Amino acid sequence: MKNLAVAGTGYVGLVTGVCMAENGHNVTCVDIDEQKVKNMREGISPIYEAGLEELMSKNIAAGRLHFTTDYQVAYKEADAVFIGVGTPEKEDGSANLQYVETVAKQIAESVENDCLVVVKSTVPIGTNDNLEKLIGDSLVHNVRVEVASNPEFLAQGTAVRDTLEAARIVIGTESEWAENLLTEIYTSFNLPIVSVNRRSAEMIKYASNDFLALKISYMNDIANLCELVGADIQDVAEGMSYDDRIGNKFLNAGIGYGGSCFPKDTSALEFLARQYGYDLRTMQATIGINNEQKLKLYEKAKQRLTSFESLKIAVLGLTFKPGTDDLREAPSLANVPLLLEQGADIYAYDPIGVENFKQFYAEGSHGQGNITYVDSPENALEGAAVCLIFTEWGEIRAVMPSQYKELMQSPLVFDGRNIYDLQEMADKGVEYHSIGRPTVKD
Ligand SMILES: NC(=O)C1=CN([C@@H]2O[C@H](COP(=O)(O)OP(=O)(O)OC[C@H]3O[C@@H](n4cnc5c(N)ncnc54)[C@H](O)[C@@H]3O)[C@@H](O)[C@H]2O)C=CC1
Ligand SMILES: O=C(O)[C@H]1O[C@H](OP(=O)(O)OP(=O)(O)OC[C@H]2O[C@@H](n3ccc(=O)[nH]c3=O)[C@H](O)[C@@H]2O)[C@H](O)[C@@H](O)[C@@H]1O
Repeated sequence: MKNLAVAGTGYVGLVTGVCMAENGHNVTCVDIDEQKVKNMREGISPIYEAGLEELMSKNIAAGRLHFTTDYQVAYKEADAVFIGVGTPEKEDGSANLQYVETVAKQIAESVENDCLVVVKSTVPIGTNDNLEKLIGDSLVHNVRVEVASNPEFLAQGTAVRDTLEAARIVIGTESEWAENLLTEIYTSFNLPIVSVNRRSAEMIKYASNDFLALKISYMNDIANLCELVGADIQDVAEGMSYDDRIGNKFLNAGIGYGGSCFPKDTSALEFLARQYGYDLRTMQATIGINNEQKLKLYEKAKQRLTSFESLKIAVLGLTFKPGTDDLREAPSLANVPLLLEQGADIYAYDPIGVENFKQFYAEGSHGQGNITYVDSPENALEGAAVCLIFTEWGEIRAVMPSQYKELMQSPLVFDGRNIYDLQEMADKGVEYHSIGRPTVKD
C-alpha cells in the first residue's frame, strides 16, 4: 500500500484516484474547485461515468479515499503524485501546459519526502523532461523527486472498466527507482505493463489516439466516395472487418470524431512535428477531413430543404458520443448554431447532455431560431418536419422506423451515425439520408 495523491478530479484524475483506492492504496484527490470537493466527499461524482459513484462511496467508507483543496497537505508525504489536470488546445493548435506546470510548482513547494511525480495528462514529447527540471529548480526541501510518464487510455463512458481492465499500462521512466516504484503501485492491478523511456511513453499516447482518429477520418473519406460511386460504407466496413490486420473496431463512418482528446491530440502532434521542421501529413489530412465531416449532416439537410425558416426540427443526441455528458467538440455544437441562425425551431433530446448543452443555448430564442428541450425522442419527433441524429444513444436507437412515419409531420431523417437499416426505413416510408450510403425514399 502506498500513499498517493492525485491532482485534478476530472475523467482521468478522479477515475485514477478511485481505482488506485480500489486496489488498496491510500489516496487523496486534490482539486481547485471547492464545490466539487465538497460533493465528492459525500460520494457525488462531478462527472457521469458508469459505476464510478458506487466505487467512490465504497472506498470513502473504507477510509482509503479522501478529497481536498489543500494540495500542500495532500502532496507533503505522498510516495507518488499523479497529475491528471487538463492540457487543452491553444489557438495555435499546441497543448496548453499551464495547469500541469502549476501542479508541478505546487508539488515542488510541498513535498517533504522522496516522491515520484506521475504524469497521466497527455503532454507533448519532451514535456516530462521540462517538468522534472521545473520541479528540481523549485524544490523547497532537500528530497528526491523524479517524473514518470504514465499516459491514460480510458475512453469516456467506460472509464472505470477501461482502468481496472486496461489492455496495457504504459510507464515511461528514466531510472530503476522510478520504474520499480511505479511497477509496484500497479502490481495489484495485475495487467500487462509496457515499460519504456519517458519520451517513448509520451509518444505512445499521441500515436495511439492519432491512429484512431486517422482510422475514423479514413473511413469518413471512403464513405464520402461511397456516396459518389453508389457503394454502402456499412457493407464496406463489415467486409473489411474480417481481416485481423485491419480489425473490427473504429470503422464507423459518421459525422466525425469529437470529444476532449482526438481533436486536440491530432492538432498537438501536428504542431509538435512542425516545430521539428516535419510535415505530419497524415494528421493534416485527418484534421481536414474531420472538420468537413462535422458539417455533413447540416449540409445534406440544407441541400434537400433550402430553408429551415420556422421548420420544426427534432435534434436527437447532443453529446459527442453515448455514455457521457461531455459536449467538448461535439458535432451538435457545430450544427445547431447554423440551424438557429436560419430560423429553425429546434426540439432537442439527449438523455444526459441537456444541462451541459444549456450552458451554450438556454431554452428560448437565439437569433432567428428557437430551442426547446424535451425528455424523450418521441416528444422531439412529434409534428417535426425534419429529424437530425447526432449521437447514437440506446434511447435513440430504440426509436422504431415506423415511429418516424407516425410521429413526424413529414418523415425526413438525416442520420449522422448510420443507426438504421436502409430497407427498413424504406419499407416504413421514411426518407432517410445517412453517411456513405444510398439515400432511401419511399
Ligand atoms: N477525458 C478523457 O477521456 C481522457 C483524458 N486524457 C488526458 O488527461 C488530462 C485530463 O483530462 P480530463 O480528465 O478530461 O480533464 P478535466 O478537464 O475533466 O479535469 C481536470 C480537473 O483538474 C482540475 N484542476 C485544474 N488545475 C488544478 C490544480 N492546480 N490542482 C488540482 N486540480 C486542478 C480542474 O478543476 C478539473 O476538475 C488531459 O491531458 C487529457 O488529454 C487522457 C485520456 C482520456
Ligand atoms: O485520450 C483520450 O481522451 C481518449 O480518447 C478516446 O476516447 P473518447 O474521446 O472518450 O471516445 P471514443 O470512444 O474514442 O470516441 C471519440 C469520437 O470518435 C467517434 N467515433 C468513434 C469510433 C468510430 O468508429 N467512429 C467514430 O466516429 C465517436 O463518435 C466520438 O465522437 C480514446 O478512445 C481513448 O483511448 C483515449 O484515452
